[in-house]
Amino acid sequence: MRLVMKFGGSSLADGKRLLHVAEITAQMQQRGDEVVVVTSALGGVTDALINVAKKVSRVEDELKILEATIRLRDRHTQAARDAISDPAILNTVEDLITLRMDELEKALIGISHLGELTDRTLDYITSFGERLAAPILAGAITSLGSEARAFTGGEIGLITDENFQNATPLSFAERRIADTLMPVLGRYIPVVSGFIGETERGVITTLGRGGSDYSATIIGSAIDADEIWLWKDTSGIMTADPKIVPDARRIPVISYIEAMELSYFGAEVLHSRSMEPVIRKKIPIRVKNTFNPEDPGTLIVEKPEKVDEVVKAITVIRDCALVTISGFGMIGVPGVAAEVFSALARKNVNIMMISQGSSERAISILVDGKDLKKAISALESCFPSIKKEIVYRDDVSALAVVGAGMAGTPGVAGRVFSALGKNMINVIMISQGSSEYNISMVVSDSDIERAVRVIHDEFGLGEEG
Ligand SMILES: Nc1ncnc2c1ncn2[C@@H]1O[C@H](COP(=O)(O)OP(=O)(O)O)[C@@H](O)[C@H]1O
Ligand SMILES: N[C@@H](CC(=O)OP(=O)(O)O)C(=O)O
Repeated sequence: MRLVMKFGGSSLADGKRLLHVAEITAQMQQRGDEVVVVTSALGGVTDALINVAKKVSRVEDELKILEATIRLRDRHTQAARDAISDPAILNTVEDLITLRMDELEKALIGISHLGELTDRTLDYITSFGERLAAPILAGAITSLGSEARAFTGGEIGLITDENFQNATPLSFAERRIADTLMPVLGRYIPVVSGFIGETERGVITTLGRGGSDYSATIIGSAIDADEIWLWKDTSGIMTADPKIVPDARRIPVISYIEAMELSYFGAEVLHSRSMEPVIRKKIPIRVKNTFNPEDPGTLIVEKPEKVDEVVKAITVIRDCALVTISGFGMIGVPGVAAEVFSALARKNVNIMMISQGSSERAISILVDGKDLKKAISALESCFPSIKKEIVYRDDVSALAVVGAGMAGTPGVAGRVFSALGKNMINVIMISQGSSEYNISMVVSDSDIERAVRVIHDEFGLGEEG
């Protein structure tokens, strides 16, 4: 079988786990599979890189740079020593770690002196995580006797646009990737740094947080993989985040559309754009548990054989902000919504949910909390001749109830909102697409976890089906 296997940060957190991943990979290749591996950074490294870059861009602090780079160097060196048994291979990998860390240190000192951190620079800094993980994993696999070689996204042909922090592959990228990888399949195991690509001019880009899932599906589509396996720290896609609902159950099979709805709202469990490359070719995706490889996980396909549960899963996005623009002068004025959309688009603010009362007197928009200031300034520029009021709150989360079975089933929304009402949970905003695959709503941060559990219980998602 031709297989792309992506391993996320929690599966690569230390040398022991890296060795476990190397063993899984070597076994697959030794049984005759053509395998391409995609790695994320070691767990927590991307966040650490973002934090230190932002800190030193605000306050010049070479000591902090030194502390951060020493911590990262020690962690990766120790991981390599625990994962790679062959001394010669270990030596080569340690030299590479030293080289990368020197490059990182120089870049952070530059940011600190300039006092500036652009999206392009942040992409370069955050790329170090994956560019350190891949060589260590490749060394561990080779050390087990199955030859593996590390590549960056750019080196295999993952060429993207220049939308730093959220880049999109260019139309010819899949062809480039196929030209690079097809000749080596079965000869050795390519270990590709996920999450990162390169512009046509060779500048490093990133595909957005959680983007290694997307790297895996782009590569899977490029080489016409039989399956793509996303290895995580849970037994597949669950009926809710197990960290919120301890009795959340594994979903055996789910459709691409349901997974897309979940990923857009769940962000964490799957990257929101990762379904796009495989839908066209109908390549099955499996979400597997690295710590329980025998578990079948969740299979994502075009259409599951049967649709049993009405609701498949509940997912949340935290750290949102709700902005409402209102004014009597907006009533009946054509193009009000269009002007709001374009003002936000000009500031590169993504609208997660929108609701407009029939009176058109007010429009409410849900955005990522980090975009709140940009959203407010965009709305202030709208309808200059109309007296308007802009109010906002940044203590809200979004919750989505997802399931193909909801389409055409009357009463689902009623059950959702009466269950919340009975538990004194206030719903601040509601949105349901006409697809009926997703009922989404906004509740306060203080209510979100209770809201998930109440709905999860209402639809009996915790019980064995
Ligand atoms: N519906 C869900 N099913 C499974 N995991 C979920 C779900 N919603 C949120 N999560 C969270 O997503 C995490 C796995 O995603 P992620 O952090 O991307 O793993 P990795 O870093 O290994 O790719 C889980 O630890 C879990 O807390
Ligand atoms: N390391 C990147 C890319 C990624 O996909 O990570 P993970 O597989 O651990 O979610 C991030 O943290 O966004």
